[in-house]
Amino acid sequence: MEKFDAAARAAALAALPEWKHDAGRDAISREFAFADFGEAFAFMTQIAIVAEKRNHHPEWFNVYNKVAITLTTHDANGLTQRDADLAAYADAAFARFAAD
Ligand SMILES: C[C@H](O)[C@H](O)[C@H]1CNC2=NC(N)=NC(=O)C2=N1
Repeated sequence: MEKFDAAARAAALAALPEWKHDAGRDAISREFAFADFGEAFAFMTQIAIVAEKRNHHPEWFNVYNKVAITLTTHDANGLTQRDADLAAYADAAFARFAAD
């Protein structure tokens, strides 16, 4: 999979306003906060299942109710559609917790 060119990256980032772009790594990151550890871990479980299914895995950190996710495509050395898709999935999963 090829990494985004500048135009494709700009379009992808525009659709992911909550995510910060690290130009150095060509990666995107977002922090999520939940009601408690149980919800944070449930969220991570949902992401883990999809990540394994898609063979595209996050770099993440969790402490108590916080989850920090960084996405980039190691094989492409930068951002690809896989990262944008997994970020969108994470945003939708997070929104389901907030709706509860
Ligand atoms: C061997 C395995 O298919 C590859 O290492 C996959 C696994 N998960 C991955 N995850 C991410 N984020 N980037 C990759 O390039 C990648 N490659």
